[in-house]
Amino acid sequence: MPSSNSAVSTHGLGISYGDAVALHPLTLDVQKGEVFGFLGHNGAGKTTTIRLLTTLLEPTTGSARVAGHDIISDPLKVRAAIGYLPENVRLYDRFTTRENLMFFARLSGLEKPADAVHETLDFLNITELADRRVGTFSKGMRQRVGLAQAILHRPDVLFLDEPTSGLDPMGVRQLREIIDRLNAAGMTIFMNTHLLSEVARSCTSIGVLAQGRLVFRDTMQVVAARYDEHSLEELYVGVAAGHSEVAA
Ligand SMILES: Nc1ncnc2c1ncn2[C@@H]1O[C@H](COP(=O)(O)OP(=O)(O)OP(=O)(O)O)[C@@H](O)[C@H]1O
Repeated sequence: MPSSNSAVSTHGLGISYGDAVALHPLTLDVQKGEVFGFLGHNGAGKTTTIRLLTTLLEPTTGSARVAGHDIISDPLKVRAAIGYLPENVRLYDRFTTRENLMFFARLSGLEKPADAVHETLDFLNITELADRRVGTFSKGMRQRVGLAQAILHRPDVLFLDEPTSGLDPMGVRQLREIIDRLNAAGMTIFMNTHLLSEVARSCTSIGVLAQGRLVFRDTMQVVAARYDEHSLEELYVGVAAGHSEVAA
């Protein structure tokens, strides 16, 4: 049920490309302060959902509110209140980390861009990357700079699309710690993933999308009480493949 405590609420939100339905009408509520894990196989519609919620795509049906603002009538307010880390971070390779971040800080109209950049680099523990060109960076380093860019303006809701894909185990662990700290600082996190291990460790609630439909939704508390790690995997594989009757 949408409420004033909702960080994300969608009502029949959907999109089609011609006859192909990428997202069937989705009704979903994510409360403020949650770390929500959106699970699904490749092509399930997770990125499409994030792109709708971040106003990068327009829905063909339904509506949604993000951080209290309507994605269709108030897209600029939505953008000001959210951060988005896409799966493949786009940065200016010939610029240093600091130059990239200063560019985005100015673009988003921050009052004290240099302070915001300094504090964010410090928060993410990447001050040593500040004056290096990002074109030489590994996937994990680029991910950190992308995350810095996404949180420069201290958004209320942070969208992460497959944030650990391509990271080594240390990178995965560091990212998980950062997610915990951001959440502890009050940020709601909406995270796409196909990794069960990721949701089990970080998330307070999960949803499973299969072929563009939400087929499961519950809190991690309920999930953990009802399913052990092994059966959770079975549940996920079952619902994601559309073989289970488990309903949202
Ligand atoms: N511009 C487009 N035109 C036509 N079909 C599209 C378009 N964008 C996405 N789709 C289709 O919508 C469906 C959902 O894609 P989406 O990228 O959201 O899935 P996903 O769950 O994020 O998968 P992945 O984990 O592989 O990124 C897919 O079948 C995809 O082919």
